Amino acid sequence: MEEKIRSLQERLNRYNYEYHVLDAPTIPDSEYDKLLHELIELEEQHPEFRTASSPTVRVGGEVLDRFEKVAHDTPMLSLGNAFNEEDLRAFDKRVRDSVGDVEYVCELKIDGLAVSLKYVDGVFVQGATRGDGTIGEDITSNLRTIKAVPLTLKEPMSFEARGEAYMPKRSFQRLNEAKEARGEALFQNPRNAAAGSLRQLDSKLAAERNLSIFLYSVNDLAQIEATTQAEALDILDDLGFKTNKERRLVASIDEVIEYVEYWTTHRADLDYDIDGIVIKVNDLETQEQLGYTVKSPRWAVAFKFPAEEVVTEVLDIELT
Ligand SMILES: NC(=O)c1c(N)nc(OC2CCCC2)nc1O[C@@H]1CCC[C@@H]1O
Repeated sequence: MEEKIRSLQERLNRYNYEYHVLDAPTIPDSEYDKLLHELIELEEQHPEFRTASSPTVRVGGEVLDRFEKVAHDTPMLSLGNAFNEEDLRAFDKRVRDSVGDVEYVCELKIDGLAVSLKYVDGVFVQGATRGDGTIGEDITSNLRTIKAVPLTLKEPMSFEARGEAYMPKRSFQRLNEAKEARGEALFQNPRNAAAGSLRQLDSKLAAERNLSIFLYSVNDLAQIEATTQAEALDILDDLGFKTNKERRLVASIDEVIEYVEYWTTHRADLDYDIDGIVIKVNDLETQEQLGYTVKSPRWAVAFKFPAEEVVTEVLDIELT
């Protein structure tokens, strides 16, 4: 019986990976749900085989009375901001004056909730919010319900991965429609909805919110022999994490500006909110040479999009 339960656990975890990380499901949802309920039944009968890495944790069930505080091994930093081309060129000049020629990685700045995922010997053991950057809140049981979060890795490695948990726009619309139908207050935007979902003490509620996550860094890069940010992101892919595929490695600030201009006009095509672009010096040793200010790296900057003005209803009246 143990063998049957173990193989079902591995099979369903793989299906989750194919569907929620690769976006390439190999079985229909109905087949997945049937297998999951078969496993839930079997684990009910044999609780000794239920583990924290079993896909049945995705449906939630643990109810906490409060969140414990967690001290991050290394601080979760914030980013300095750039608001226009001039700011970007000033950032580039500071970098080049300090370390000479560099490449940059441009990443979409996901508008969600920054979280850290700790793995020990390839098993997801703890997840926390960024908090004030040094101390966060333990939201492990809620993060386990995010199907894109790998419960186990392909290698028995120990490190902390950082990323942004978010609610896809479609899920946000469906959630607010359901709330409106129940006469409840609506969430203002997907970021608040994601934060609100991850702060639920009952992980069953978090499980219903269809959250996802993009990982963007590992806090112990020596562990994974990456020498650049671009390599670190590819290694996160290889380990089974979901990373954002719109990233681009460029060799000049002109190409950074091109990338920023493209996404300023195409952000509406994405199924998730972004509030800007994160530009990082690619080489990791060069990042260390540039170092940090009190709260953010000197080797990265966040280009912030101008706040979107709300289109008023008057347009519809004129057109009708
Ligand atoms: N929101 C993001 O998509 C994002 C990103 N793609 N990359 C980073 O890199 C970190 C690494 C060192 C400093 C910032 N941070 C991001 O978000 C952070 C979380 C907290 C402040 C920023 O929003």
